[in-house]
Amino acid sequence: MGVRTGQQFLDRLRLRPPNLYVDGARVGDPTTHPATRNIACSLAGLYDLQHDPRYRDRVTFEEGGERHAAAFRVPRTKEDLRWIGEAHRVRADYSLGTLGRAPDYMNANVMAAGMASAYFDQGEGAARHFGGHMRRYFEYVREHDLCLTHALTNPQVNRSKQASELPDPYIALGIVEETEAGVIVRGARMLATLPIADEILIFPSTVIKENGDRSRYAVGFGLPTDTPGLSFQCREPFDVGRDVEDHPLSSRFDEQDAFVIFDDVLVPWERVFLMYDMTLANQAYARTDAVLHMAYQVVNQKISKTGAFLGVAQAIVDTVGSGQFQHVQGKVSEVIVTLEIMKALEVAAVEGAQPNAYGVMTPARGPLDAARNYYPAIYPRLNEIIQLLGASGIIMMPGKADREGPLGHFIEKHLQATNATAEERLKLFRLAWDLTLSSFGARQNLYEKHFFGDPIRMTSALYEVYDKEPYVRRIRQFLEQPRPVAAD
Ligand SMILES: Cc1cc2nc3c(=O)[nH]c(=O)nc-3n(C[C@H](O)[C@H](O)[C@H](O)COP(=O)(O)OP(=O)(O)OC[C@H]3O[C@@H](n4cnc5c(N)ncnc54)[C@H](O)[C@@H]3O)c2cc1C
Repeated sequence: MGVRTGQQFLDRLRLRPPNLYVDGARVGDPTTHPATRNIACSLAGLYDLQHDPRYRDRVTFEEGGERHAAAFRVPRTKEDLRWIGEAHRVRADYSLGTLGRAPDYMNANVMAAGMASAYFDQGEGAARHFGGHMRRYFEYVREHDLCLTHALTNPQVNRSKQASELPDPYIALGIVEETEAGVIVRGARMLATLPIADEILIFPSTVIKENGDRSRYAVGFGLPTDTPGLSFQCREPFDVGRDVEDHPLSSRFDEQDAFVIFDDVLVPWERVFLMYDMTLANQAYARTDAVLHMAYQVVNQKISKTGAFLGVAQAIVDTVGSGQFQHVQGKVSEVIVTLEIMKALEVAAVEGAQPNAYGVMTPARGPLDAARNYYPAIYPRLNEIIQLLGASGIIMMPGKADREGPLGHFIEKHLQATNATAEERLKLFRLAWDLTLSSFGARQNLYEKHFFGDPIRMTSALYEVYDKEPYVRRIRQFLEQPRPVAAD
């Protein structure tokens, strides 16, 4: 198939709907259900971008006579990486960077893992050919241009206990038994953003600590989201059926989040990538470099998103006529600094790239670790800046129906702006609200803090891996240096 169209994505979703539950009821057809139809259409639009002559060569590539989506490209050179980064940004621009689970993110994961298939052939994976499974999975996902969700963490029942110590050993997802057809798994995982995806990847979680070397919780596999026994319990929708003009982001890009229930699900052998081996499971993201290719997609997406913040911030300033105040300039400059830092980290990640053990040109870890620790910390400030610049304008926003109602002429008169009609002004402020303050905006804030893992443990991980020794040595040498003696 190569590169899918939006219609092909929607057709598959209609024919093979995941077992989704919203507000206590099953979603029969996600392409028409109010909670999911708009995000389904938006994703379809992203697939259609791949066929649009204006974007085709920027977001797809040809290899062996077949066209594929950019994220499936195996980078061999720094130039390849730059091209992939640009494609990530173009695709992120489509949603102002608010789609966290645009297909690119997980497709980068599958590309890196597929190329590192030898990693999965270690231990008992060798006899079971897990490496071949991983490699073929990558080829399958690329061939069909699929989008994936994933779920990494165990339910939040008691973080002071290991999964095996909880009241039921299958609160967390674990292996129940092996059969001729495959492996039976039971339990739940948190938190799958975009549950309308075609497939779910259960890549080994990085937090397994049990006694001994083997754990039923060390497991990696990929499954279609419509697999029997697999269910997705969604959160309350933020797309509440309002007009695009009133809810410019939540009416299009509410990708949903769900916790995933595995009720004795059969994973066919050809979809199993890892079993029982805790060490392999805990190191899978790092050793396959999947985490770096995903982080590279993320840094590019955040560049797109920060650019959107800058655009909204400056448009508000122009609209309100506040650009001459120094503190206003300072706040917009803070957004500029964030944008430039993220751009610089992207460039540094490519400049420092090296081919990994599997021949894949892999962006440098240092700048990407910096980006993924920096952005969650700065993001609340970006939100705050929009709110400080917009002030009451971000809440006093009569909607489309109000503008067309009996007080419409007052709205037109009193809510106009220096450079805009009331309609233009309200559209902008509604975007600012949906980006930072609505349920959708608040969820974006939480998402930025957590989607790549607990920010606290991410900083600890950076502390652990970063080579600080040369810097300490330099300080010791400096302290031991004698005072220079002036020449006679
Ligand atoms: C909007 C949103 C979307 C998400 N989408 C996805 C997704 O698509 N796929 C996916 O896999 N995950 C997703 N996540 C989940 C994300 O991976 C987790 O939120 C993150 O890893 C933190 O885990 P947790 O939420 O279980 O928090 P917990 O681990 O329960 O942490 C709760 C609190 O306890 C502290 N804590 C817990 N354990 C420790 C410890 N060992 N050491 C120090 N402090 C500790 C934490 O610092 C935190 O303050 C999403 C999260 C959000 C909010």
